[in-house]
Amino acid sequence: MTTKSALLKVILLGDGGVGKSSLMNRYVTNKFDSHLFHTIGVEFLNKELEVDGHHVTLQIWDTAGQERFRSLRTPFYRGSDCCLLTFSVDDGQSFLNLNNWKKEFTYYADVKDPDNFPFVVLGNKLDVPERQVSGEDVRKWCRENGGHPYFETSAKDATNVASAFEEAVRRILALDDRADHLIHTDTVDLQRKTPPDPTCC
Ligand SMILES: Nc1nc2c(ncn2[C@@H]2O[C@H](COP(=O)(O)OP(=O)(O)OP(=O)(O)O)[C@@H](O)[C@H]2O)c(=O)[nH]1
Ligand SMILES: [Mg+2]
Repeated sequence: MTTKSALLKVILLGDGGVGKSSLMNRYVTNKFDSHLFHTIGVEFLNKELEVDGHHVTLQIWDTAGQERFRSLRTPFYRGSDCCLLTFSVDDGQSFLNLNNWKKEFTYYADVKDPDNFPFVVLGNKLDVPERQVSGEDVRKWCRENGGHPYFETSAKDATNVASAFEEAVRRILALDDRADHLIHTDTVDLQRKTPPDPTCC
């Protein structure tokens, strides 16, 4: 178990109105506003939590989904540890646009290894009865686009919101473990006795 609290940056992306700000507010303040204004640019909130014995500070960046705010949000993608690709299950177009969101993130965050970057997909507004996107279609998209985990959420009634953010942390920690492993297996042994190099001064 680690005692140091790591700062992890996760970023919410997706079309305007799918519920990114509502998800962040539900998770951090446990409140829901049915008349929220569109976000302009970006905002962030911190939340401390413990996942599988790891204490972390999650820094959640909420971005403006409307196209006209593109240049205000993209400079904040760099340094993200996980990207939450968000759509609304009652808005088919917002699901189709996940491809564009993934591309935009990968480009502006300058992701070096997109195949191994942790993306988590959120289908929000599960409480709305008029559904346009089937869970099956989303799971298929997730399988075909890198095996991303998928959560159906409702910021309104708090369904699955905490689980989704916790999964983001798990994905980041799993990557960190792999990186630690690589570092440990690729270190220089300073104790090793090697004969002095005769050509060296
Ligand atoms: N029924 C229902 N409404 C929701 C839910 N989440 C958000 N909403 C409503 O949908 C509207 C848009 O939500 P926001 O959280 O502002 O959406 P956003 O993705 O942040 O939008 P931008 O800031 O423009 O990118 C608001 O009126 C919310 O109250 C949900 O889970 N269920
Ligand atoms: Mg918003």
